[in-house]
Amino acid sequence: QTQYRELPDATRVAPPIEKTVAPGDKYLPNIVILATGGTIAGSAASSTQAGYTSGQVTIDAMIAAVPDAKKLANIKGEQISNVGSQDMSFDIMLKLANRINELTKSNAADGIVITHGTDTMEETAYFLNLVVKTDKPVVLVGSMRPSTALSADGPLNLYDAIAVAADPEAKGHGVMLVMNDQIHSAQSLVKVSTTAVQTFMSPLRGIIGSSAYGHNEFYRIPHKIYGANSEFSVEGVKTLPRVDIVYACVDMPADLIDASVQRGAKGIVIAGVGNGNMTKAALDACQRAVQKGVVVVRSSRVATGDIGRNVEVDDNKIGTIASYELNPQKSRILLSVALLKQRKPEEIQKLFMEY
Ligand SMILES: NC(=O)C[C@H](N)C(=O)O
Repeated sequence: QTQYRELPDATRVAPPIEKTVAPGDKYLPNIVILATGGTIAGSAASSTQAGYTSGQVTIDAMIAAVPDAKKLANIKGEQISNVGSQDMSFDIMLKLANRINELTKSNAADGIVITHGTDTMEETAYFLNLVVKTDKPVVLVGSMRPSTALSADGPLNLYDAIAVAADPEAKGHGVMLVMNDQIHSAQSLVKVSTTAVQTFMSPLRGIIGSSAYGHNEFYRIPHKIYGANSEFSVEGVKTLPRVDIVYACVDMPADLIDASVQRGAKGIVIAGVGNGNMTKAALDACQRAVQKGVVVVRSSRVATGDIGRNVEVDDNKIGTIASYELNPQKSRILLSVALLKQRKPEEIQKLFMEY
């Protein structure tokens, strides 16, 4: 069953944080920034060139670039990695999840900010939404322009992310992304532009709030299961099972699906055309994969819309699972985490409807 939770007061507007807590106030929240790299930590040789390298600047330098954030919280930085998020790995993601769980269990952190590249932010955000065991705010932030750029967007994004993580009203919203004045839920956000500052959208569900210069408003609680209510755990987990994504297209080579099975994938996500469709040959290959015990999820290469069960494909006959709201990259994350435990296909299908 999908769980719904009520906003304590849906009409409430959070007061600007800097007016409610003074610098040095003993109630100033403790915010830990876990830095992983990305363009927000990127640098270029000049302020106007398009080319740059992600993951160059340290967390201490990034914190120094937003001195006013000290009025919002006691801030500590930890460098988890310093990579462009194209190089994000399950290894770093597991390290991040375990560190968040450790920090939020105690008073060491009232909220967490994670600096991260935007390319794979969807995946890390959604992964953490499944496996982080806290109601405290966990906020991802990135930028589209490197730290050295003219009109760099990183410092204000970081300031707003700290303001959201420090806001008691942010509790219980699961993992969030704060960029360009908007607060997104990890479940609904997608990256939609390769270069524009306004790169994140939540096309199916809408944003969950806004944050501008530390003034936060929360519109709604995300509708799915996450955080302390999630049944998933990565405690003691060293790696995740292999799940491949196969991209569907006109006249697609169906043997890519067989190859994936031969290579030992435990799950396959099809980035289908339309409502998770694919050629007859590919459907036959999916059926062969299912018969060998591989879990096959039908998602879509289309940017928005549900992928429902038995719409054009007979999932009951082929044994496939419909991804509902999850795009291929998020479906892969949910399936990888789900496959940490023995689960029946119908149980996995239910997870795709609930998470
Ligand atoms: N805007 C960015 O952060 C892109 C960069 N390639 C990254 O994901 O690290």
